[in-house]
Parts: sequence; C-alpha cells; structure tokens
Amino acid sequence: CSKSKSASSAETNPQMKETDTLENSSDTSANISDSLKNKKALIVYLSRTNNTKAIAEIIQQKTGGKLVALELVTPYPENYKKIVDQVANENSTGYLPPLKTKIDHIGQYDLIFLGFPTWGMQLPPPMKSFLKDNDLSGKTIIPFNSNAGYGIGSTFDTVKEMAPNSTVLEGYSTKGGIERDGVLLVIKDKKAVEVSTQVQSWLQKLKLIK
Ligand SMILES: Cc1cc2nc3c(=O)[nH]c(=O)nc-3n(C[C@H](O)[C@H](O)[C@H](O)COP(=O)(O)O)c2cc1C
Repeated sequence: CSKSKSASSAETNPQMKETDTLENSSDTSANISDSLKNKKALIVYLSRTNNTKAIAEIIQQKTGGKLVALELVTPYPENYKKIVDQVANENSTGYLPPLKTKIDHIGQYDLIFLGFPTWGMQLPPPMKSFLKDNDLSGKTIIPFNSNAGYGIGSTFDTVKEMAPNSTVLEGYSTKGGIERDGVLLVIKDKKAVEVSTQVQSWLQKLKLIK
C-alpha cells in the first residue's frame, strides 16, 4: 500500500495491512473516525512545566499516534527570568535553536499534532526550528497550545506561515501555568478532566474521533 491512499481505502482494499492504520491501543481504536483509520499520527510537543505535555498525552490517549517531546541540543536555563530574556532575544533576532530531536521517517505520518506554550506571545523558537527542519508539505497539521492566560498570540498564524503547503486545522488552546508567579503544572486532577472533555469535543469536531 502506498502512503498516499485515499481515506476510504481501508474498507475498499482488503490487502491493506493492520500496520498501515493509525497506531493506537485497542482502547482507542474503536473511537477513531472511519475516514482516518488508515492515517498515521505524530504528536510533537514542546513543554517546560508539563502543561502542554499533559494535553499531548490526552490527545495520545484519544487518537493513538506517536508522542515525541522536542528537545534542544542546548537546553534553556532553568531560571525563569533567564529563559524569558533568552527567548525575547531569539524572537527579536530570529535565531532558531538546534534540536536534538529528529523524527525518523517523517514521511510515514499523515497527521501532525504540534503542541507548544505561548512564549513572548509568539511560537517558541524550538517549534520554529522544528517547522524549518521538517518538510510537512501535503500533511495535515493540528496545533494545540497552553498559555498563562494571554492567549495564543501569533503562534497558530506562524504555524500556517511556516507550513504553507500543509492543511492546518483548527487548533485547541487552554490556560496552563503562570511560571512568573510560581504556578507550574495546573493541567492535572480536575483541570485535566476538564481539558480531556474539551479535547474530546475538539477532536470530534475535526472528525478525527467519533
Ligand atoms: C519564556 C516564556 C515566555 C512566556 N510568555 C508567555 C506569553 O507571552 N503569554 C502567555 O500567556 N504565557 C506566557 N508564558 C507562560 C506559558 O505559556 C504557560 O505557563 C504555559 O502553560 C507553559 O506550558 P508548559 O507547561 O507546557 O511549558 C511564558 C512562559 C515562558 C517560560
């Protein structure tokens, strides 16, 4: 089977192998939408205080798909003030930090979930590095975000600009931590349940799950 088969070929082509379908646990497979059963999903996220990671894990539970955390060659400073200054500097100069994370055979994935916090009201530089390093032409990108309450800023627009030959679907965003005030991981307990419900509706609206 070629990777570019139509969405309905799983039903029409009896030779299609199970391994060609969206990777998922038996738990989630029943809920994957029929039209996407033969697509493979990758969930790439950047997360410092684990809020975006929590959303990524919820998406993974619901869709299957391979989860990958973006790591840098040179990690950012632990200190909040230092990282804010460094990111502000990178944002103003356009510096793209080199990534340690490399995706094996990115061509095998049809759906790319991209998760990131808002940093300085922009797409974090490492996610810009990822979009620069990887050709996502012809793929479907689904962005998701957490922020301290100031919103997505220009993040989703930058994803669209940096992947002009991809289809970028409606993204999901929620309020995460406020590291400035010492509030780190908040997407846990009751808030994780709330986010899970919202992610469920969002993925259903995008017709990715039933
Ligand atoms: C360098 C830096 C810059 C940030 N800039 C913003 C911002 O401009 N707007 C905002 O709402 N939150 C901002 N935040 C807060 C994060 O977006 C928020 O805490 C998010 O939930 C963190 O996600 P994470 O836990 O996955 O790292 C910033 C955080 C950092 C570390």
